[in-house]
Amino acid sequence: MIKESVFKSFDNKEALEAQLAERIAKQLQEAVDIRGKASLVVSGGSTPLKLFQLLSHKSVEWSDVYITLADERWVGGESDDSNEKLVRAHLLQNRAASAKFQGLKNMFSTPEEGCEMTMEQLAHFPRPFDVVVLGMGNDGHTCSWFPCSKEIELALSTDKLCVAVNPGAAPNPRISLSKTAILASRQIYLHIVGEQKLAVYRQALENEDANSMPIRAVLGQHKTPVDVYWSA
Ligand SMILES: O=C1O[C@H](COP(=O)(O)O)[C@@H](O)[C@H](O)[C@H]1O
Repeated sequence: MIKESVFKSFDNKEALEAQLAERIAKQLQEAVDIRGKASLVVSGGSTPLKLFQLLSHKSVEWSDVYITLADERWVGGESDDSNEKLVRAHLLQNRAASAKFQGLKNMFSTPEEGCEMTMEQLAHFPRPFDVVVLGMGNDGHTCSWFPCSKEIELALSTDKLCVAVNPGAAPNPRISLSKTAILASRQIYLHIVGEQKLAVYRQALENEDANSMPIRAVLGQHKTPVDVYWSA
C-alpha cells in the first residue's frame, strides 16, 4: 500500500482550478522573492486548460519565471496534439506572456535524436523546479511514462533529465522528463478530474509496482511533497 498524500477534494472543477491557480502563483512569487527566479513545469492533455487561463492572469513577476513541460508529443507546434500549443494558447498569455518558456520538441525528426538538444535547452532552468503540475491518464501514466512502452524502466531509472518514449497504445512518439527530474522539485501537484480518475488514483495506492502504473513512482515516494487536487 502507498500512504496517501495530501488529498484535496472539490465539488467542482472551477473551485479546484481557482484554488490551485492561487497556490501556484503564490509559490512562484515566493521563489522569485527568495531566489530571484522561479521554475514551473506543467503537463499537457485536456485537464489543465482552464487552470492555465486563470494562472495567466495572476500577479507574478512572470519575466523571472521559467516554464517548461513535463512531457511532449513529438508533433509540430501547430498540431492539436502539441502540449506546447496548449501552453502557448492558454498559459503564455495576459500577465504570463513575459514568462520564459522552453518547449521540449525541437527540429530533429525523432525524440531519440532530439533528446540531447532538449536537455541542453533546459540546462539553465532554476532547479530544483519550484512547482510541477502533473496530470494522469486512465492507464495510470503521468508525464509520458506509459506502462505500455518499452522505455518505461528507463524513464523511471535514468539520471538524465529527459527520455524518448514510444507509447505503443497511445498516439505519437514522446519526449518526457524523467522520474529523477520530476522528483527534483520543491512541490508537485497531481491535478485530476472526474470519478474515473479518482478510481485510477485509488487503484494506484494499492501497491508500489510503478512499471504497471507509473503514477506510483510519484505517489509512493517521500522526498518531494505531492498534493493531489481532485474534483468531481
Ligand atoms: O498524454 C498526456 O496525458 C496526460 C493526461 O492527459 P488528460 O487529457 O487526461 O488530462 C497528460 O498529463 C500529459 O501531459 C499528456 O501528454
